[in-house]
Amino acid sequence: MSSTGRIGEDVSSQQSRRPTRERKQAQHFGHSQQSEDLEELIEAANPGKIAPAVRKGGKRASGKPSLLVTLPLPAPTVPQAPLLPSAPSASAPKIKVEDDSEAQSGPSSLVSKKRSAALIADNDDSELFTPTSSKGPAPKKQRVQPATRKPRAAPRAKVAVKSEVDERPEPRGQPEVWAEERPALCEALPYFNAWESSSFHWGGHVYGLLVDNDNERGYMDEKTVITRTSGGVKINTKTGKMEQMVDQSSTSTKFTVFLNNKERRVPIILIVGAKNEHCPTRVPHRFNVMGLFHVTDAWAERVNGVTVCRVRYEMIDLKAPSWWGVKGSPLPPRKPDYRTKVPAQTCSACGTTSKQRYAVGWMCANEACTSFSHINGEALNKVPAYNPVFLAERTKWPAKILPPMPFKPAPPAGLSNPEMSTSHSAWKGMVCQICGRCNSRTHWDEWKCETDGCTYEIPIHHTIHKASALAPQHAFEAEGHAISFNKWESPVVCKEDFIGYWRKETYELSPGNFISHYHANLVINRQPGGADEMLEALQGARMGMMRHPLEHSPVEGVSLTRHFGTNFGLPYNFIASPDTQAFSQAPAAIMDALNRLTWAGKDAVKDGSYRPFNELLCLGYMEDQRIKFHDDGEKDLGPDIASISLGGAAKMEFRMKGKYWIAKGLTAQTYDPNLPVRPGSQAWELRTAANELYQAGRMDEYKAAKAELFRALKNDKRKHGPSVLTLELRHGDMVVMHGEEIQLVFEHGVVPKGKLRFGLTGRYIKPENIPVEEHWKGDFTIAPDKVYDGDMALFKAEERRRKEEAGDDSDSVSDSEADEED
Ligand SMILES: O=C(O)CCC(=O)C(=O)O
Ligand SMILES: [Fe+2]
Repeated sequence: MSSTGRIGEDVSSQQSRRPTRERKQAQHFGHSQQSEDLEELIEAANPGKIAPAVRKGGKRASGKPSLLVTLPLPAPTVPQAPLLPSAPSASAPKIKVEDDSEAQSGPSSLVSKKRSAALIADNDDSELFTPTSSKGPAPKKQRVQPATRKPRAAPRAKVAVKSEVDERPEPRGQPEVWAEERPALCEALPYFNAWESSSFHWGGHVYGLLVDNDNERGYMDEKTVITRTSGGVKINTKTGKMEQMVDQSSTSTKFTVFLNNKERRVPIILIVGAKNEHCPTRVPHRFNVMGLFHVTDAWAERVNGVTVCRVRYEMIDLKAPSWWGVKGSPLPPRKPDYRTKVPAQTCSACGTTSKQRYAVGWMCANEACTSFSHINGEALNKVPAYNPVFLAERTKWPAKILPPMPFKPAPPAGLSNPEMSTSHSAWKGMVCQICGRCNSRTHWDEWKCETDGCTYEIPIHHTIHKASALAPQHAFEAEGHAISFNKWESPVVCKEDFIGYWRKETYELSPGNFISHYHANLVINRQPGGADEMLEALQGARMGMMRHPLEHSPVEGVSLTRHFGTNFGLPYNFIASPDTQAFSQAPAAIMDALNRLTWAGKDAVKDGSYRPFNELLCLGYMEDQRIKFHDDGEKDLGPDIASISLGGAAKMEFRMKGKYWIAKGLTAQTYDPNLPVRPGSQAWELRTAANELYQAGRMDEYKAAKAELFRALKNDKRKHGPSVLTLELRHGDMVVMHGEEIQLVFEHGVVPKGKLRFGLTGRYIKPENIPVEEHWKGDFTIAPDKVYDGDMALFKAEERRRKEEAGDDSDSVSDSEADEED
């Protein structure tokens, strides 16, 4: 068993493997950062620029309306590119050397600073190790990075260490596994799925531990590491430093998990971060896997009145040199000395035996004892130096106990297996088998190592699944009208309609602001250009879908969306033009979707405000991917948005944003029963009832109702509204959102089920803010006989046939035609 990395490799060759593949930036993903604040909506589009979207023919024999959507804008001047992912920029990433102060003021540290406050309140400890976060309020909807190009991964020099120049000696070798980005580290290493804290523990054991910022009292040499456990660190207002301010507890699971590892012989994989000051050498990457260790000791001590729990780890392989050892220093002895042990002493006060861990003398490690953390009768006021014998102790790991997992995970097996191509393991991350880098899966169509010059690649074989294979629950799909499984809460009201084969449900969330859900059925889906065909075509298309970097990463480094996406049509904002593919370059399935979405948009929005969609976002979700609560209320978007679901089923939820939901600033003393109450906001029904009693002059009842209202408010700690509408989306279903409040006041999220789903969303982007030379991208024409009619012609023909079969020839006009005439 080897726990070390490559030894003696030329460091300069490693450093030259700098990442150049850059993250693509800035596509519109419809997830505005702060759309609540975007009330300053820009002027409505200039209608003169848009041709009459719909030229509805007279009633023809087929009953089909005709639709011609054309943006009469300049002809393409940009050469048409093939339908492939846009080429990565050739420019090398800028190398930025950061010192501590820069790291503090950079955007990610701003995030981490904000979030660490929340963490401290939660008694989380992650701030000590890495500027991570995340127990604060749920992240607002994210939008992807703006167009400014950013290196895909931070090169070595970007790491913030104490001084600009790390003067520590060179290491003997290089880690076998490493990462430059925290998200890639967490996604690629099953033993370190710890986005928010320094250790990954599950089922009562620790699997991986990041030793990064633990600078105050840690220790590290080639075979031994000592860290404190997590929790209790806060900013000391006197020194301005992050310090242990709150007692840690030796009965907390944060400590006892390490004892479990020790007792049950479960190894731990240690990762050293570039911010660790105890590592004897300069580490080559931001995160560097050290290897397999075991817990040899764990104890509590009290220093300066604060209790801290500490853990000592020893490398399992004591004989092989470790990569982080000082280059040229003596190698570890081939025969470790397992005999020399630090002396232990029994406390005369409590009878507990403790080791002499510190050079200055022995102390009792029993927290309940009066001599706890006293050396020669004196309480510890600073951490003394460790006893060298204690540091040099060697503990034999029984050769017969094999570590449960390798520290270098194998590539995900079986991606060519139809069941695997979109499974969780196909996107969760991988370790390059050549250079050892941890990579996220960024591209739908390829999976390559991101290190410059590295050729490692995992072949992708997209298996084409039929809808029935993706969502067995489609058993509920019908030849006739589909059954709805949606749920909604007051004050949302639902109106039902049947349009040909479609079941249409319209939910009004607030006056004039609604969601229409068009439930497809098997007949609709199997038509040419319908959902079945679209689903299969999209699985085979190479559209350059990728996971985009989030503008505000919740952890250090670049976080990616938990879905893949690409867009077509009009580019949004400052998108580099190759990033948006023109409709004229789009696969037929994209145009089929746009055709259907246009029909739904027109059907749902009948007040004349509907504008034909000129942009389409295609999101692909593999197993366990989703889009969190967000809104689509970017200022350059029109208020109508329509989406079509393909493949696996999904749950789409709508809820009121905290800002509108929380009944802020209400006190029993200052309560004003005359203020209007927003229906659906916190305790709105109780407020309305109390206010009505007040208006009716029934003061005793009003007082009682008010008391009940404030009791309810006191007990309600939620930070946003509950789901007021849950749509159960199935293959072929369409959803139209209409009205600015749907985006301004509400937010939505989608959780797909199963292994593969596509969500295609049509939007109207106000063209006046898009450079005129880009307008052709949103231009499309649908031949009149191809314009989607909601499958009405088919439905009517079927209706006639049914009537004829039933011998009902009394009326040649079908029911649906008669309905239309009504
Ligand atoms: O996947 C979907 O159906 C919708 C995705 C969405 O909400 C968005 O793109 O903004
Ligand atoms: Fe959305």
